[in-house]
Amino acid sequence: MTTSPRKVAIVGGNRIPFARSNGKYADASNQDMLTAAIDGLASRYNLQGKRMGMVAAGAVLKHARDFNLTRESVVGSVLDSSSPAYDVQQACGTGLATAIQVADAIAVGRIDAGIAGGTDTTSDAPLAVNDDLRKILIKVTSAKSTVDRLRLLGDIRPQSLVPEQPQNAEPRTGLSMGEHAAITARELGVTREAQDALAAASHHNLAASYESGFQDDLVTPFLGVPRDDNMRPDSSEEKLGKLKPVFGKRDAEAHGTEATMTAGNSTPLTDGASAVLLASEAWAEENKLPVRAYLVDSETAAVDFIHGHDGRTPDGLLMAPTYAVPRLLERNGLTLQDFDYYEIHEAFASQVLATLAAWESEEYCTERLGLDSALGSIDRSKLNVHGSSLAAGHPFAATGARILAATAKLLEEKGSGRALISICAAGGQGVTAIVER
Ligand SMILES: CC(=O)SCCNC(=O)CCNC(=O)[C@H](O)C(C)(C)COP(=O)(O)OP(=O)(O)OC[C@H]1O[C@@H](n2cnc3c(N)ncnc32)[C@H](O)[C@@H]1OP(=O)(O)O
Repeated sequence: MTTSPRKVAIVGGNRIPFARSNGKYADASNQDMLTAAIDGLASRYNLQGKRMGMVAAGAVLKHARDFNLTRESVVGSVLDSSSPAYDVQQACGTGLATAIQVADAIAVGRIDAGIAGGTDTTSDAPLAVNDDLRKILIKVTSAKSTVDRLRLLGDIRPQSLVPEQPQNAEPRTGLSMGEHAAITARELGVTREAQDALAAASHHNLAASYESGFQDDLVTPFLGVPRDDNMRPDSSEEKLGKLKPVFGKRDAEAHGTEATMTAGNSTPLTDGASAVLLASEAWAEENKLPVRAYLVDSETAAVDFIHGHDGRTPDGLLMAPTYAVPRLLERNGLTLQDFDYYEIHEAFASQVLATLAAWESEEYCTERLGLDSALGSIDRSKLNVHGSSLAAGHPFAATGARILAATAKLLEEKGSGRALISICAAGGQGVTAIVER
């Protein structure tokens, strides 16, 4: 182990193009996609047959067969199969959370190089048998005789056959993430127009990024898909403005306002996978791999979005990054304005705008975050400059490594600078990081 932390180099990343759910990757499993992302990374950085100190990845939605998903993906990949691997799950923060774990192991000298990433598919979502049927089937598998088995099977009722499917709802509130985001947007005064403008910008920036070749060494085509198929370069505020609201209708009715969140300014359900290679500087040099940027620090926060306390209303479900970032800034002696790029995961346009509005609000920053004053505004021309999840799509656990790899490349192209990454996650969590070059 080293006595002082080592710098953690981001060598580069790879992902498969993201695809809208129930579309091009309908027959691909999490393991297929994660293996493809790792193999693409290996081919780009000559990792074939090499042993990684650690491979950490995960999926938010897992089948029973995915119980050892990352390890199985490594065994199926071109890496040396003696690379240890394990699964991590921190909802939409998974991809960045895995990178932080790999980075920490590199920083303390426990490993020299590792891969972080994630995968998700809502096309191949795990449908489970319901409790009644499961209990019967468990008894059937351990029944001693055919007669016992048949007797137990006779207990199956039509309602036992209704499957349980993953819910896009917070278990403790019953509200979907979109409905939670709509409440926060109303509370912070986020307008429909601002959301549609952000969504259009995401599509335009991502399309320009593909056209300029920026994505060439970040994305490897998979199953004949060359680019993220949710991307719509022809998106305009006018077209987006015509879409009907899908989230927050009940909340708007209750407050006499208009619902503002549509399919166009929300992320679509998406399939995809991504991976990023992290290493010590010495390992990168030995392997003749240039360093794109460094993962400098990270902070994860969680909020109470259920009860509220000290007479305050509950925090917004997706607002934990507003808490994590000031801690990160304070620890690193920085202000919110000290960044060349801001990569804020676009779960919903409203949630990015609510996050920015919160940091601009004196009341939010002093009363909720306990700061002396507002963090202030950011230069919006530095936000998600190559597009983000609204355009690319959001295969939950794959988003973090997508963002980290693109951010490192942005800084490499700039030559030097600093970027802030902020990812909100279900359960009221937020994973944030600073990347520098
Ligand atoms: C921490 C986190 O990250 S939280 C986020 C987690 N993710 C989620 O919660 C996923 C949220 N998303 C969803 O549930 C779904 O994608 C929904 C409900 C928003 C939309 O689902 P669908 O209705 O299937 O969307 P669909 O793709 O059909 O789009 C609806 C319409 O909007 C249109 N549309 C969508 N995007 C655009 C665009 N950029 N420009 C123009 N029109 C658009 C579509 O063409 C479609 O029009 P049509 O009805 O005339 O065909």
